[in-house]
Amino acid sequence: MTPAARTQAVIDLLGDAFQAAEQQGLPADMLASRYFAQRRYAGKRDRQAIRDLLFDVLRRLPYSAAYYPPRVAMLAYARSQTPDLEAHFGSDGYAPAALQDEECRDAVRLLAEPLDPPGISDAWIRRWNHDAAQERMALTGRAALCLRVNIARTTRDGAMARLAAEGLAAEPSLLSPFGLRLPAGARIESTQAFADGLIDVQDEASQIFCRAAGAEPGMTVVDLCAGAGGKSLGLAMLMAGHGRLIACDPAAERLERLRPRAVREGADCIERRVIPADADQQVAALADVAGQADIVVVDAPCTGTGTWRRNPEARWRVHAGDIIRAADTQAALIGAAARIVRPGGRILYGVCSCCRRAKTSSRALRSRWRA
Ligand SMILES: C[S@@+](CC[C@H](N)C(=O)[O-])C[C@H]1O[C@@H](n2cnc3c(N)ncnc32)[C@H](O)[C@@H]1O
Repeated sequence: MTPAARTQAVIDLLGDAFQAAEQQGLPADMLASRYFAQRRYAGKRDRQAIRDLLFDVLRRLPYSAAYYPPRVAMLAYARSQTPDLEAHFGSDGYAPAALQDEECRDAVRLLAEPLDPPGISDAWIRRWNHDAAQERMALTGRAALCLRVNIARTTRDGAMARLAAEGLAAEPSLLSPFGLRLPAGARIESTQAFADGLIDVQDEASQIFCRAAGAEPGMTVVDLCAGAGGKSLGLAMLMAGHGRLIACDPAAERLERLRPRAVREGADCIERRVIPADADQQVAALADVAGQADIVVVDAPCTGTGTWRRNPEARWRVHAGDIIRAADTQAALIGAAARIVRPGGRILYGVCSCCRRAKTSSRALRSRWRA
């Protein structure tokens, strides 16, 4: 494909991504896979270049881009980030059609619009009032690929050596003692080191979260929002497979995804348990460990605003009301965790959101904890 034809492909996909976000349809990555399945002429390099450009555009465009024609959104991106792209319009047979004056005027208007959805920027500033803009801009870049080394099976140096033998130059991560970093886009799932359960993909922040729990061999740990088990696997590794880790989630299909991952890593101490979404019923479903768990981990459902580097189109799927709904669920989960942990035990709470609900009263939260 010519560079200009790739730009046209990104314009097509932008339109699909905005429509899907409005209708809670497929994520951008799956839309891209579907697009390529219908265009076999797109080679491996074309696909990678189109995906990379699409995701960069989604990271950097103002929120109202979804209300403009995708050609205008692309032009706004070109003007603010990569001016050379503007020359693609009208350049060859597969290129986007030549620009109209009105589109150029609309692109200028779009670039003056705020980056984030209404209500979200305010919540952001409440949370990060010291330097909100800087924190926000950190999410417009591409995330590095972070790996957790399974130290129950190897050392960090051992994993680096195995990856080097497979042609991948990993570096130790800065904060996690069992983390590695690779340039974004490295294909880790096809390595033998991955197949042997020596490494898994996990953000460094999640690794530190697991470490902060203080899980040790022989403990009873409840992961109340285990999902596909990223944190559960990190905790089981720190327990060296000894003890009891109950990975819970109301979404059975997510928990099911933990099963092969646990087998691959040899995490034998993990027990999966589908629980109700209601906090009172959760305590009943965990009656066998209620009041006895050494650690309860609450990796709570949230708006996911902290994941926009990896899921940039999620910006078009979040609404200010979601913060309030998530905060209610989060408070209920902390209440449930307080009834499951043993006296003197530990609750570890985390979210991947940068927003804070307005006027959340710590007194109200404390009274829920006591209940
Ligand atoms: C942030 S994700 C968890 C990610 C997971 N811990 C990991 O490391 O891969 C939040 C999870 O909370 C679950 N969830 C949603 N509502 C819940 C509720 N009321 N009680 C417990 N879990 C809930 C979701 O199904 C989702 O899997």
